[in-house]
Amino acid sequence: MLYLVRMDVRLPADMPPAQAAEIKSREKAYSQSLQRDGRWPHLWRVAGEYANYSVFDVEGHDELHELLSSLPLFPYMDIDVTPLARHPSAIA
Ligand SMILES: O=C(O)CC1=CCC(=O)O1
Repeated sequence: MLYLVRMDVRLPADMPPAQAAEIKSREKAYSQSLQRDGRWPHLWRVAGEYANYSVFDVEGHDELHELLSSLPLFPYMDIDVTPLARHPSAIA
């Protein structure tokens, strides 16, 4: 199943920069492993915001929840999930 996911990152203003950098580094490594194995085919920055739109290609709700809740930034993100179904007019 495909899911469109918006993630808004809200790190606490008082988080020490070294801690923020360490979490972001782990987030990058984890997201790139999922991109490489094909489960995170799109990752786009929302221009002008600390947010992204992503597309996940996973078995279903349970796998998506497992992946999202394992993100190092998960405790610091607002996440909005939209399940995608095929559009009848789509040619691809
Ligand atoms: O920077 C973000 O939008 C949060 C994030 C998701 C994957 C990643 O590497 O950073």
